Amino acid sequence: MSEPTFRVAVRGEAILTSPRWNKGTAFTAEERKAFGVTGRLPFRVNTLDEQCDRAYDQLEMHESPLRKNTFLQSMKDQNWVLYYSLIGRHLKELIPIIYTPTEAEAISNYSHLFRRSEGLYLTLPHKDSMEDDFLEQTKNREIDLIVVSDAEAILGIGDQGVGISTAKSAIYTLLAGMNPSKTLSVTLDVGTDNEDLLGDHLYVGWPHGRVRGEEYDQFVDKFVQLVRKHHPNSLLHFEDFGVNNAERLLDLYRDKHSVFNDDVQGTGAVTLACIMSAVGVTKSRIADQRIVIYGAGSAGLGIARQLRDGMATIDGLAPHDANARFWLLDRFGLIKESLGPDKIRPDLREFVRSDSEWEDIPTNERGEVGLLEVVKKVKPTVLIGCSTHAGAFTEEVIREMAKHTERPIILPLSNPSKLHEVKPQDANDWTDGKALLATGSPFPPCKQPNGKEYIVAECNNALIYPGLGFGAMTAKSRCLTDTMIIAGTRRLASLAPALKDPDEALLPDFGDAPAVNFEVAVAVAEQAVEEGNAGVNWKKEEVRQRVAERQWKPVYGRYEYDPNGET
Ligand SMILES: NC(=O)c1ccc[n+]([C@@H]2O[C@H](COP(=O)([O-])OP(=O)(O)OC[C@H]3O[C@@H](n4cnc5c(N)ncnc54)[C@H](O)[C@@H]3O)[C@@H](O)[C@H]2O)c1
Ligand SMILES: O=C(O)C[C@H](O)C(=O)O
Ligand SMILES: [Mg+2]
Repeated sequence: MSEPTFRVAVRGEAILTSPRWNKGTAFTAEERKAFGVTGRLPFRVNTLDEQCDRAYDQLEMHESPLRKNTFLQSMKDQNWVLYYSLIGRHLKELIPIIYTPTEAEAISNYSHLFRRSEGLYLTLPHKDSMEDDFLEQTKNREIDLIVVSDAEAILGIGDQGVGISTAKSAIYTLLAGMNPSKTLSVTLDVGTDNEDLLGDHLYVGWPHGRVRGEEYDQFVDKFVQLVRKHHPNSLLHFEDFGVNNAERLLDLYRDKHSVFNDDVQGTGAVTLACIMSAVGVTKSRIADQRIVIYGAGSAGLGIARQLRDGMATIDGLAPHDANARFWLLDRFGLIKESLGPDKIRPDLREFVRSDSEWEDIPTNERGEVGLLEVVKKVKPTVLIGCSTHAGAFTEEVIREMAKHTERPIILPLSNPSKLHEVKPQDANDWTDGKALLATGSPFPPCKQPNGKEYIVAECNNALIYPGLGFGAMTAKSRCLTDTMIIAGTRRLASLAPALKDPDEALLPDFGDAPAVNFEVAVAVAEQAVEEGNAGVNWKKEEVRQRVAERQWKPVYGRYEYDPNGET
């Protein structure tokens, strides 16, 4: 690959403190002169490889994952090329450091680890100056992707006030090649109901109860309208909103802008791909599955809808018949009619079971039907957890499931790892190695009764969302349609190792996540072209090359000083 040349307007101390342009010891002698930093750097000029070796040695000096996370965060603040190159070279080892599970610890300690601001903080008491604050950071910038979070439901660790959007956008760059200078991470700080944070004098967010209702809606709307006005072609990615807002905001804006909710749509898509792979192993169809979903929040509903749509589009099942293949449980047990509107959100309506089916089934003292009873009656072939309830899939539940199903498909998806509904090794042991497993965070392989190892797939939305977003963005699609998501999902499923060998993992390895997300992006962009949503004039055959050309790579390139160049 030939080295790109950049005309850069930033010089002197400013270029050394710009994470976008800083090369540290890799500035050449001519560049040091041209940018006025000869005296600011030690003599030796390093290659990027040498810098990566040094950075990796320094990283190794930190023992705990959290300290490694902090070290890498500082590196991101200093030098993007070095940060993304280093992680790209040690992807499998370092993704769990910057993403799940370590990010959960980093976010819950955000105020104590805080060193340098990143992205944009829009805080409710400053709502009147929101447009000025927004433009201050974005004017004259081309922005392709905005990741926004109000941090109400961060992974499974709940309300964190300020948090996750920066990790999610870094994953877009690492796994899909999104240009980091064209991404913006936004925190909408509307307060927090987390008492620990409110009582912490070091808490950096707005120390106020979480604002809800009309005032919240107006605040979010003001932000979305700014995005639409100033960056009409950007993709707006919603992350970790609370269960009462995630689906609602998606529905509100999906016809008006290219919006994507990762917890609903990204999780639904990766889980559909995983189930497509699993039914390949069991030689059945998705439409034949009986699916129990434990935890009917954003992820649970997103998964149910995506699998239901998969049954319809892939196997031709009528939507109503497809709905009947699902049993959802939440904190009040099985979602059934008699729970009433207080306990059943309106968006769950299509999956509510009728009481008559459950009349003779034992309940607890509150009349709720628990997971074990549901498993006994339904005899599910698929059991999915997105409840944040660690250990909910007990030995009794798993053994009961395995009694009725030759190869139980079990996906404990709650993150981080400590919140998983069952440890994969336990599920493996309790099913005598028969379970087909995938988890939300990375786990080591299971030891099988026959002495072999079973690789537990990581069913995390990062295996697909970067590609979905990048595909839509490169094709300049006006929206990210359900059909584009299905196209990406099918492409991901087609890459599953289990399709070639049923003893292999249900999804591709995270070490291959960049290649996998590239394939997803190509499929999504092809679909956008085919369905007439693309804003580019590409033939389908040229999509692959065009998507590849637009990927940002962590290489320094040559710099020429130009006062009118890029900043
Ligand atoms: N693997 C992935 O890619 C992925 C993607 C999204 C979410 N998740 C994980 O799934 C979990 C849920 O995320 P979400 O965004 O849906 O959150 P959410 O808050 O929208 O939903 C959680 C749901 O679980 C229910 N719940 C809580 N305790 C329960 C219990 N004891 N029994 C049954 N239900 C219970 C809640 O009432 C809520 O409806 C989190 O741990 C998150 O990290 C994983
Ligand atoms: O962030 C992740 O690891 C996946 C998912 O979006 C989650 O909320 O758990
Ligand atoms: Mg999430």
